[in-house]
Amino acid sequence: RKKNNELNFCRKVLQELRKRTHWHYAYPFYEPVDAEALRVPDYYKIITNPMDLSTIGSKLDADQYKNSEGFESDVRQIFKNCYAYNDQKSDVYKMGKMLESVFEKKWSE
Ligand SMILES: Cc1ccc(Nc2c(-c3ccc(O)cc3)nc3c(C)cccn23)cc1
Repeated sequence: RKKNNELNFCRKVLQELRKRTHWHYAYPFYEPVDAEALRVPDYYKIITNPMDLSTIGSKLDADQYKNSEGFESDVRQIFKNCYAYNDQKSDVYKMGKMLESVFEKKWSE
C-alpha cells in the first residue's frame, strides 16, 4: 500500500482500539503508566520501552511512522509490556489479551 493509505489504515485501527465499546479492558493502555499514581514504583525499571495508545496517536499525528510496520511494532509493544509486567493471572494481563484480540482482528481486515 502507498504510505498514506497505510497510515490511514493505522489511524482506523487506532480509532477502533479507543472505541467506547472496548473501554473497560482498554483503559489501562490509553495513557503512559503513571507509576506514582498506580503505586508501581518499579514499573519503569522493568519496562524499558513503554508505549501506550495516546503516544501512538501523537506519533501518527506528527508523521513519525515511516510505514505501518512502525505503528504495528508500537501497538505490539503495549501488549509485550503488559505481559512482562503483570502476572498471567492478573486482570490487567487478561485485559491486555482482550485488547490484543481486538487489534489482531482489525489488523488482519
Ligand atoms: C484490574 C486493574 C488493576 C490495576 C490496574 N492498574 C492500572 C493501569 C495499568 C496499566 C498498565 C499496566 O501494565 C498495569 C496497570 N492503568 C490504570 C489506569 C489508567 C487507571 C486505573 C488503574 N490502572 C488496572 C486494572
